[in-house]
This record gives sequence, C-alpha cells and structure tokens, in this order.
Amino acid sequence: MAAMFRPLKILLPATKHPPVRCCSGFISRMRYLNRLKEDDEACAAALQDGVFFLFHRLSPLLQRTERGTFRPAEVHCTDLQSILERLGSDGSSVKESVLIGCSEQNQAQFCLDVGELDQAAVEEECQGKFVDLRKSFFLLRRAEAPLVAKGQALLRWHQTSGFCSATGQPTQRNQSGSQRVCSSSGIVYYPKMAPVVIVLVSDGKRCLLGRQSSFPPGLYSALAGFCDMGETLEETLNRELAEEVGLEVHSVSYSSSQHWPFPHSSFMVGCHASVSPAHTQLKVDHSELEDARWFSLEEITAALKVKTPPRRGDAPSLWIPPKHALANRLIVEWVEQQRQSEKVE
Ligand SMILES: NC(=O)c1ccc[n+]([C@@H]2O[C@H](COP(=O)([O-])OP(=O)(O)OC[C@H]3O[C@@H](n4cnc5c(N)ncnc54)[C@H](O)[C@@H]3O)[C@@H](O)[C@H]2O)c1
Ligand SMILES: [Mg+2]
Repeated sequence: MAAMFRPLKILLPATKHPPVRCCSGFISRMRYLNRLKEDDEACAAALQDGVFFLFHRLSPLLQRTERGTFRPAEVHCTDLQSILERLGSDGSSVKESVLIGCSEQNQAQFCLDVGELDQAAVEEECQGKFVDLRKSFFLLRRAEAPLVAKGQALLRWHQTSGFCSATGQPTQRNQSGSQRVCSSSGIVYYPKMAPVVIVLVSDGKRCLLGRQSSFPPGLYSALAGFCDMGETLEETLNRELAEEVGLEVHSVSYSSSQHWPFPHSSFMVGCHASVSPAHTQLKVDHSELEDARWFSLEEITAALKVKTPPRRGDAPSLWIPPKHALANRLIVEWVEQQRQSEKVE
C-alpha cells in the first residue's frame, strides 16, 4: 500500500527552535537590509561603514580567541582600506563585496574574497588564518558558521555566474550581490539552492541511519536526497526512502531546516518519519548507500558522546554528524523523544 502522508506538522515545542525575533529592532534591521539589497546607492554608502568577513579563494579568515575558540575575523571598512593599501591594492575590489547581513548595531556586514592578494600577507595583517570552509564550519560557533557559509556560497555563485546561459553574454551584478543581470537580454539571475529532504526514520525503539562509501569510517547519518523537479517534500521523502532502503513510512513531521554549503548550496529540510515495527526490513540499494542499519537508543547515546572522529588505527566506532549538521539535530530530538516516552512508560 502506498504510504499515507499527513500534512507536515511542527514536531517540537517552539522553544526548541531559535526564537522568533519580534522586537522593532529586528524589523527595522530586516527592512534596512532589504533596502540595501535593492538600492545600489544605499548599499554603496553602507560599504563605507560596513564590516567585512574576508575570504581567500573561498576559504574564510578565522581568528583564535583568548579562550582558544575560533571566530570569523571582522574587519572594519577603514581598517580594510589601509590593509589593502599596505598590500599594494588600490582598494577597488571592495565593491566586489557581497552583502550578507546586518549586525544588532545596524552595521551592514559584507564578505570579500581577496584571492588576488598574497594569502600569508593578509593573514599577518589581520592576525588570522584562512581555513578551508569544511574545517572552519565546524570550528565556529553555531551562530557564526551559517553566516560564513552564506558568504562563501554567495561569493562562489558570483565567481561562477559571469555569463548568461541564454545569450552567452556577460552578466553584471548589483551592488549588494543579490542578483546578476545579463547585459544583452536583461535576464535576471538569483543565487540558487538545491532543496534536499533529510529524514530520521524511527520504528518506535530504534532509528535508521545510513552511510555512503565516501563517508569517513564509522560515520552514519540520517538519510537525505535531492528533490526532483516538480516534487513536494513529502514525495521526495517517500521516493528517497523507497529507493535507498526499500521502506514505506506512515507518518511524517517537520522538524527544522538549514542552509548546507557542501558540496554546493542546498536547502535542507529536516523531518522525522515512523514505520510500524512490523515493517522494518531494509532492502539497501548498495549503489547509493554502503550500509543502512537500525540503531538502538544505547548505541546512539554512546555515539553522541564521541566528540572527535576516530583516528586511523582506532577501533571502529559509530559516530554521527557534528552539532552544526541538521542530521545531528534530528538525532538529538529523537533521543529526547525516546527518553520522554521511557519516562511515560
Ligand atoms: N546537513 C546534514 O546534516 C546533512 C546530512 C546528510 C546529507 N547532507 C547533504 O544532503 C545532500 C543530499 O544527500 P545525498 O547525497 O544522499 O543525495 P541523493 O540521495 O539525492 O544522492 C545524490 C545524487 O543525486 C543526484 N542529484 C540530483 N539532484 C542533484 C543536485 N541538485 N545536486 C547534486 N546532486 C544531485 C546526483 O547524482 C548525486 O550523486 C548532500 O549534499 C549532503 O551533503 C547533509
Ligand atoms: Mg541519499
């Protein structure tokens, strides 16, 4: 029988999600940002007083804090101009920055790739280090990682969208970097994200995780798949589970979402789904997944305690995606739910 899908519902109390910002400060910031996106002159003025996150060939610049943690280096516009001058640049590249946000102090935030400058010289000037995005994403705090990922995704989009796919003519960006327009046809291009559904399936006592052969040893994650053209989220979820593990689920609920920068920009929609304990047999498609298995609460609890991936030569042990990944959030939510239902029983 085909799986039945109820409308997606919010699984957890709203307090588990980032608070909805309802103060007037938030509204005015959002309106200011929207104006900067649309109005080239206003954005050019904001560049003169903005803060900049620097990248070198798409790797973000990080600084070590006194506590030994990492944060993205923030450079004020006037400091940036002097640094560029000292490194022999005329500063014209600043207008290639992309707008990524607005601080609580209403200061516009931009990202700039200084890939044309000597990497070590910029690092010395800024007392930081350019670190590959995959590494830096997991070194940063949960609040900062998405900002850096967003900046890198936008910079990458501009670097690869210089020409119109209809006319082959150059495209020109607006000042904020929120769009590009073909100089010949006027076609407007916006940054693209690929929608992906990620789902944690439970049979009531165990949850289902899988691994691709490209994953590091021992790493298992919730199952994920790109949406095909024309599909609803529920249809993608249904198809992916059928394709990858031969399962039909009987209920689906929405948890939360995230922008995922790897390997390119995806918009990940996280869901929970259930199967009845009588229909848990897996038929894994090994062309897609190296392995998929049901894991008990004890196994998942132990995996959540693994803070660093096992090193080469260590005994193989289960570990799951780190805390910035939506898969981790789904797994933590499932563990909380299991513990709550254990208390009730
Ligand atoms: N944030 C997280 O917690 C988390 C966890 C697991 C997976 N992911 C991400 O989810 C994404 C999808 O997972 P998957 O690899 O299992 O997907 P998948 O099962 O759809 O298989 C990937 C294959 O789908 C095809 N494909 C179709 N549309 C595509 C598109 N727009 N872009 C790229 N490939 C496309 C390609 O052939 C590709 O090899 C991956 O990029 C992965 O990084 C994120
Ligand atoms: Mg998949």
